[in-house]
Amino acid sequence: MNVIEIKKLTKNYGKNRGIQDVNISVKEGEIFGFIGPNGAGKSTTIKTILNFIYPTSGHGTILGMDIVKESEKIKEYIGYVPSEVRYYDDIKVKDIIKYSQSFYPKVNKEDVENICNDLELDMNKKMGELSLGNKKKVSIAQALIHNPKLLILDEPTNGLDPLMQKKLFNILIKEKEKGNTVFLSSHNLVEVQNLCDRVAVIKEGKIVDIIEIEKAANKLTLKVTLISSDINEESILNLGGKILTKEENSYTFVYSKDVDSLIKEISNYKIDELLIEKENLEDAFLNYYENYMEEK
Ligand SMILES: Nc1ncnc2c1ncn2[C@@H]1O[C@H](COP(=O)(O)OP(=O)(O)OP(=O)(O)O)[C@@H](O)[C@H]1O
Repeated sequence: MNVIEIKKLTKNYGKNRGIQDVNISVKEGEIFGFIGPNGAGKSTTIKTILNFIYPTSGHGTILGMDIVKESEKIKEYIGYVPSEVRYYDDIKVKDIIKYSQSFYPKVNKEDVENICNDLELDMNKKMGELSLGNKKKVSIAQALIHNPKLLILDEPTNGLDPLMQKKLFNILIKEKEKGNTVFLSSHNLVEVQNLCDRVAVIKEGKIVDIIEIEKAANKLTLKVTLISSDINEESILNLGGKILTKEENSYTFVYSKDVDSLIKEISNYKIDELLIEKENLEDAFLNYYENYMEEK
């Protein structure tokens, strides 16, 4: 059974586009990423599967339970971090944590303390005194309190400093090791590449691709930058390169054969500088977007 299974989920905001025919399956124990440009429909998808807003059509299940009819029951098993966190200013951090804890009588107090310590929460501060990042940390702690089977995080690293981001990644990896499942929306392609098993790309309300990170990483081609007055665009195209940028005598291009063939092919030219890198997934993700736009 998939932890999240949504089929043809559609949400229209009146005449405005929300999401259309979104299909996503997330397996148990997976860290599943959800990326796409601003306004693509990530938060709408998340809010619909959490039943904060009703779908226009389509349906879905979380842990086998219907996202609309059994939404209350589902909440027992999930932790959610919204993209924007809002709290009453006068409440202290410790009172928020106590309040969250009160919904789950079975939680182990020591575990809660560990979560708060891990995230370095300042328990005696009032929420109004906290920065955005520190508020976000409280929200992450709240989501983790009851050891949820599924964590749904909407841009969780937004506002967190690099050390805290790293800490959060470690927490998510530990969740995965425990067999829990993570659904993570993000704009940070590097974070997604490092953490996720699979990633869905959404654009203009529709899923345009689902990428398996390991497979995609194996398929990455070379990214070559060279400076040479002896070479021109045509010679690069003849080598089988696809030019990304060109500036005077400097060319950056992707090359789909191996390093050895590249060296042999360019050995006839006088080269001043040469940098050969493996294309990273961030470039590949961006490529996906561009290809999609070209096809449209
Ligand atoms: N309450 C609303 N009323 C009308 N339109 C809305 C509403 N909420 C979202 N939309 C529209 O739905 C589309 C998807 O928005 P959504 O917030 O889901 O995108 P997102 O992918 O989460 O974007 P971001 O990365 O900027 O957070 C956008 O075109 C947006 O304008």
